Amino acid sequence: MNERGRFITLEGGEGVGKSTNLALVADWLEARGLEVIRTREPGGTPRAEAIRTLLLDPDGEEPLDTDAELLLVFAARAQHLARVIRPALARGAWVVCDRFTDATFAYQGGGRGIEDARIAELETFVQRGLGPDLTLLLDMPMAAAQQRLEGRLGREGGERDRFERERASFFEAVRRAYLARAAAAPGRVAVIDASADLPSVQAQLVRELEARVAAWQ
Ligand SMILES: Nc1ncnc2c1ncn2[C@@H]1O[C@H](COP(=O)(O)OP(=O)(O)O)[C@@H](O)[C@H]1O
Ligand SMILES: Cc1cn([C@H]2C[C@H](O)[C@@H](COP(=O)(O)OP(=O)(O)O)O2)c(=O)[nH]c1=O
Repeated sequence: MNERGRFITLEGGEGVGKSTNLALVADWLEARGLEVIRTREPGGTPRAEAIRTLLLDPDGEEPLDTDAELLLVFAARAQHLARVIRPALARGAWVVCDRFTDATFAYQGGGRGIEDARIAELETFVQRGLGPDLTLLLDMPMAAAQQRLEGRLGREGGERDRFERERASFFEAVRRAYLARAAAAPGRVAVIDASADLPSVQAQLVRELEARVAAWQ
């Protein structure tokens, strides 16, 4: 096996099935004898999870400035990279992460309207050349994903977070930005039709894993 582990991310809008399918991807890799770290962004360490809380808390008296939001996302990422992702990859473990910097281009870029070049500067500063080897982008129309999300909120309870309260136009812009990222990096990003039933989505994911992982070994 190679000296450094591989870095796999799951991406997509709210309610497309990232958390559900992260388990499948990680289990599939573990069944091949690999050490797998399952993690998420924003978060993945106690301090980065504290930043996540700041990011997701609904706006009260003081709305969160968009540049402050962007910097908080990257502050959490710097901590996560330093404490979890870089050490894991260095010892040969594989990292499977629910969202990473494509989400920043989609939400802070597409959703909030921050220019890609400004995000890319922070990406270079924080990541120093490290990025995902494979990104599985779960894509589906926004309205159907919203219905799934409402189903989850109905079953599990809980309030909508600061992002989940955004308008439909915000989520349309997020989806467009994700698809543009995928089109610009087809070798890294595999687009999965997430609107299908769970067995079909999982069959697509396994096909991608089989093709990619075999090519790496
Ligand atoms: N392919 C699917 N078909 C139907 N429902 C799904 C599918 N994938 C996930 N779900 C359900 O949709 C909801 C949102 O999925 P989740 O994995 O929490 O999404 P995300 O992490 O992307 O927000 C959950 O209730 C989950 O059980
Ligand atoms: C990683 C990341 C997440 N986010 C947002 C997207 C999500 O709304 C939120 C929390 O992510 P997550 O819990 O994955 O959302 P969900 O399970 O509801 O799909 O953080 C950004 O805005 N920028 C980022 O770089």
